[in-house]
Order: sequence, then structure tokens, then C-alpha cells
Amino acid sequence: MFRILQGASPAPFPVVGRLHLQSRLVLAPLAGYTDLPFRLLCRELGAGLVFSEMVSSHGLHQGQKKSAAMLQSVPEERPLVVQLFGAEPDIMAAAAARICELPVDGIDLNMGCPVRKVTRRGAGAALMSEPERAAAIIQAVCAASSLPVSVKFRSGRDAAHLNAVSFARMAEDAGAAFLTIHGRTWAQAFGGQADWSLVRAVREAVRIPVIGNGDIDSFATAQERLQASACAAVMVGRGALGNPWLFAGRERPQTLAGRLPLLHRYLALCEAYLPVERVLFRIRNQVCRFLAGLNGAATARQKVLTCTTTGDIGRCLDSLA
Ligand SMILES: Cc1cc2nc3c(=O)[nH]c(=O)nc-3n(C[C@H](O)[C@H](O)[C@H](O)COP(=O)(O)O)c2cc1C
Repeated sequence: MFRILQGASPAPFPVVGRLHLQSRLVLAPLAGYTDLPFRLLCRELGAGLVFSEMVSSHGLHQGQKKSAAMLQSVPEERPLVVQLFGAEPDIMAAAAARICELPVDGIDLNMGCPVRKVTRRGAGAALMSEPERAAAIIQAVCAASSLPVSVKFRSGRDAAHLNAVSFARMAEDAGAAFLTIHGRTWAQAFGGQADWSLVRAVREAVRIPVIGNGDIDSFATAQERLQASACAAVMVGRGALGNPWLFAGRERPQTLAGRLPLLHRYLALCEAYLPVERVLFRIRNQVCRFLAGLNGAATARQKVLTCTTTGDIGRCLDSLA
């Protein structure tokens, strides 16, 4: 097992909501990526907390298999927060009640997703323009939940509507146990730069713990952001893709041979926990992220994309190293 916690975070470790974190570096919810194997890998490398991909409240409420499958978990990955998205307070509350029956540690409400499929239904980042509805969702979920409830949101709709501070106060008043702020607007999606002065302003505006998020691509940057923002923890999204070493405070190895042990560990976790044949595209995609920056990465990626089993992928990587 890879369990490389030393150096991952300065003590004392924070309590966020009721969750005791052993590192101040948190894995972000990343649709298409933060499934059980990748979350476990990041925990093994020292992430203090992991978030699931966003799960549809409607899907859970209607008993859809795909949504239920996203709740798959094992004790080794805890603390785990499951993220929900949706726009109807009663459906969000019913989905939250279902999650409370599982051995997980928290429920996060997605109020920051900029993807049209989500926002056109009034969910995700669209809720930042409807703080009353957002408050009703938080209150309904808190009332239905025995777990700490958190909210992940952005700096606002666009540069002319930066309402993160008032939104954070609203979320605290509505019952949120902690908050995650991604310092970009809905209009920015994933472009431009995260505004960490706004993250700091949110941190100063509320009494509950705040996790800061946006553009953390190294352990050193994480430490700088922690210090400058005074947040309880920082969340890493894209910077963790293909680079879980970040959580351990280690440089990503410069050669494929150096990356192989972790790649094989990831493939073993996929074999153990994912219905491989159904999500092979996802595994190949994730493996390709691990090849970034290597000499010959493009050729290696092409070869990986033709593999049809995790065993094939492993052998293909071995032959390239
Ligand atoms: C591929 C991808 C999927 C994402 N999925 C989610 C999601 O399911 N829920 C969520 O709240 N944010 C999601 N995000 C946003 C990230 O959690 C994070 O807020 C954002 O990427 C900024 O952090 P970063 O600069 O460290 O990547 C996603 C981002 C990416 C790139």
C-alpha cells in the first residue's frame, strides 16, 4: 500500500465540519475522474479529504442505477464527502436522507458548476443568482441530514456580480457546516485565474471553516495559498489529475519508469472496484493524464487508447517504460 503522509501537511490538523483531516490538502469533486479508485489513490498519497463526483439528486431520488453506483465507497477512503447537485429543495433533501444511510462523512451541495446541462435547470452556479432558493435547499438538506452539510460555490455570476461574501453568509445562516469557495466566476468557467483575495474575504466573513480552491498545481502553491488565505484547507482539482504525488509533497517522477508503481496501483484499484469493461474509456483517460509531460507522451497515449482491458494497459505501460 502507498501511504505517504509524512510532510503532507503542517500540524495541527484541522477539523472541518465534524471531519478530522490529517492533511490540509483536499481532493476536489471532478466529474469523470474522482471515482472510488482515484479517491483511494489520492488518500493513500496523503489527501486529507476526498469529494465524490457530483451526483444527481433527481437520479438518486428516482433510483437510477448510474447515480446509485456513484455512491460506491470503502472505509479506507474516509473521510469522504458526497456531492449532490439539483435545484429542488425537497428532492435534494430526499437524496441527502438516502446518503445519510451510507458510511460517508458529509454531504456537499454543488452551487458552482458552470456546465449548461446543470445550470439550465437552475442547479450548480445558477443558484448563486438565486440565493433564496439556495438557502431553501441548504435548510431542507440540513433538516434531512445527520451529516455535516457543506456548500461549494464560486465568486459570483460574473465580474459585475461578485456576491461570494453575501452568499457565504447566507450559507452559514442556513446551516452549512463548512464552505468551499472556488475563486472564479460562473462566466469564467475554468478560464482566467482564480481570485484568492476573494477567497480570503469569504474566509474572513464567516465563522465556519472555509476551504479555498483554484489553480493549485503544486504542494508549494498549496502551502502559499493556505498561508495567505488563512483557510482551514485548500482543494486541488486539475492539479491532482495524473499527479496524486502532489498530496504527498513529492515531485511527479520525470520518467515513465518512475511513475509506473503508482500507475499499476491505480489499475489494481480499478480492477478491484470498477466495472472495468463499462468504464474503460474513463480509466484510459485517467491513465493518459499520468503520461503528461513525459518524452513520447503522445505516442504512449495513442497506444493506451487502443487497449481493451486494464491488464492490456498495464502491459502496454511496462513495454513503454
Ligand atoms: C473535469 C472537471 C470536472 C469537475 N467536476 C466537478 C464536480 O463534479 N463538482 C464540482 O463542484 N466541481 C467540479 N469541478 C470543478 C473543480 O472541483 C474545481 O472547483 C475547479 O476545477 C477549480 O479547481 P482547480 O483549479 O484546482 O482545478 C470540475 C472541474 C473539472 C476540470
